Amino acid sequence: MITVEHVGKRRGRTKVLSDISFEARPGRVTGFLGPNGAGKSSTLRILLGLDRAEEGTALVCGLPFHRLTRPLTVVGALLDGSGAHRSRTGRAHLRWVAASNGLPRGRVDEVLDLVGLTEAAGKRVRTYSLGMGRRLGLAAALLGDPDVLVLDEPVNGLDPGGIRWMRELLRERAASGRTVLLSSHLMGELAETVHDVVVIHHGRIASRGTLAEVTGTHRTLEDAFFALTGDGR
Ligand SMILES: Nc1ncnc2c1ncn2[C@@H]1O[C@H](COP(=O)(O)OP(=O)(O)OP(=O)(O)O)[C@@H](O)[C@H]1O
Repeated sequence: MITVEHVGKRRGRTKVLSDISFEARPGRVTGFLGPNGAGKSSTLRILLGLDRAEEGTALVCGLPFHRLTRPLTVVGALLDGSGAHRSRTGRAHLRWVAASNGLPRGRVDEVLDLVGLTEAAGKRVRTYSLGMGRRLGLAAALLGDPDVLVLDEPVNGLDPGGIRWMRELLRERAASGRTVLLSSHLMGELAETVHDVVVIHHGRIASRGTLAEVTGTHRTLEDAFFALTGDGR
């Protein structure tokens, strides 16, 4: 469960987030949608303890991130890139992440298999394609088999097969009772994947609800998005 309540944040003199409130619930995939600069990454960074909110609270399973004792077992996150040192192999990176959270080494090969990187596990991360980097980042997020997944643009760099694979994986996580929150610019793809949608625009919540509620009377989620944000260039 993710609970964000009345979060506000300034950068310099600019208010980048105002009164951001939404939930992402267990058993559901929630999509976080907004144009460039709307405040998606800023919100996710606060949720993941990488930045501080000046107002409000952002909780994962009832606790702020910094109060989680073994964070990887509660929330797995995929932000920009894989987070791995480029001269390390994929497997060495995951072993290091596992050790930092007291997770068993054997879990590394399980997640490598889960994300389809077994064959590339012994190669240095600098040789990975963009899509392989996303898979490695996802493997790290899955190491602790967490109840919550938070993913910023997870299909970025994936080919059509990879996008379908990611969609199925996220839906399966939700079907097993986990909470999944993902941001994406690809609205057609998002509409295929999510149960619930939160739309953010100029640092404020523009709409939130089930996919059907947010789509409303519009033909598609994309049409609803452009009507909400006026961003139909
Ligand atoms: N480190 C920073 N310093 C100053 N301003 C920032 C910083 N990071 C983000 N901002 C500003 O905060 C606002 C929200 O940015 P944020 O990255 O959260 O948006 P986003 O919705 O994730 O956008 P995108 O889809 O382009 O990644 C923008 O106006 C951006 O310019």
